[in-house]
Amino acid sequence: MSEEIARRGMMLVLSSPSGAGKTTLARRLLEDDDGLEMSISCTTRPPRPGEQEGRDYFFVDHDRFIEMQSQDAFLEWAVVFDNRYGTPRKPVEDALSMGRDVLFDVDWQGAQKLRGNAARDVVSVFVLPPSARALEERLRQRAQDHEDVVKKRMQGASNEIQHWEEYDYVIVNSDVERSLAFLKAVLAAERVRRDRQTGIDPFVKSLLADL
Ligand SMILES: Nc1nc2c(ncn2[C@@H]2O[C@H](COP(=O)(O)OP(=O)(O)O)[C@@H](O)[C@H]2O)c(=O)[nH]1
Ligand SMILES: Nc1ncnc2c1ncn2[C@@H]1O[C@H](COP(=O)(O)OP(=O)(O)O)[C@@H](O)[C@H]1O
Repeated sequence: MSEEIARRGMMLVLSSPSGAGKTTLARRLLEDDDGLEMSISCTTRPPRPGEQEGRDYFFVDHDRFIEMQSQDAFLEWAVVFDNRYGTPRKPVEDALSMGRDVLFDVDWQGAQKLRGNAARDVVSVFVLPPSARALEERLRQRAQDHEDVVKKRMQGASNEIQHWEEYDYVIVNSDVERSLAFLKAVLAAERVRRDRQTGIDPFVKSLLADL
C-alpha cells in the first residue's frame, strides 16, 4: 500500500484574485482530507465578521508583525492591499518533516517566495473566476468588506491574474464541487509522484529481493 511508504510532505499553494473562491475551496479540502493541514498566516488586516483568531489568521498589529520579521519568524511575507501578510515558519517546517502536506492561501508574491525556497516541494494552483462579473458578485455577496475595499480588490484582480502562468495547475472556479474534485485529483496525483516518495527505493529493493 502506498500509504505505508515514507514520503516528503508537499506545499500545496493556492492563489487567486480576491473573491475567486480559494478560501471556500481550501476549507472544503481540509474538511475532507486528514493528511493536509492549513498554514495559518499572520496579518495586520482587521478581522472580518465571523473570522476567528487562529483559524482564519493570527491577527497582529503592525509593530508585532515587524518584530516577527526581525526574528526571522516568517517563511515568506508580503504587503497585499496595504496590509502585511506572513507565513509562520515553524508549523510548516514541523508538518513537512512529519510527511504531512500543508495548504497555503497566499498571493503571487508568496507563491514565488515559497518556490524560491523549496521549488521541489511546492505544487501551485491558480484559481480563476469564470468572469469579471462573477468575481464582482462574489466580492459583494461576501458583503463583509466596505465598498472601497471591494473596489480595491477588483482593481487588484488583474495584477494577481498576470501571474497565472507561473502556476502548475489552473482551475476556473465555476462550480465549487467541480473545482474541489480537481483539487483532490491534483493532491492525489502529486502524492504518488516518484520523487516525492522517499521510501519507494528501499521498498522496491526489498520487493525485488523477495521475488
Ligand atoms: N504572501 C502572502 N500572502 C498572503 C498570506 N496570507 C494571505 N495572503 C494573501 O493576501 C490576499 C488577501 O487576503 P485576504 O485579506 O484574506 O482576502 P481574500 O483574498 O479575500 O482571501 C490574498 O491574495 C491571500 O492569498 C501570506 O501569509 N503571505
Ligand atoms: N464556485 C463558486 N460559485 C459561486 N460562489 C462562490 C464560488 N466559490 C466561492 N464563492 C463565493 O464567493 C465569495 C468569495 O469566496 P472566498 O472563498 O471568500 O474567496 P477568496 O478566498 O478567493 O477571496 C464567497 O461568498 C463564496 O461563498
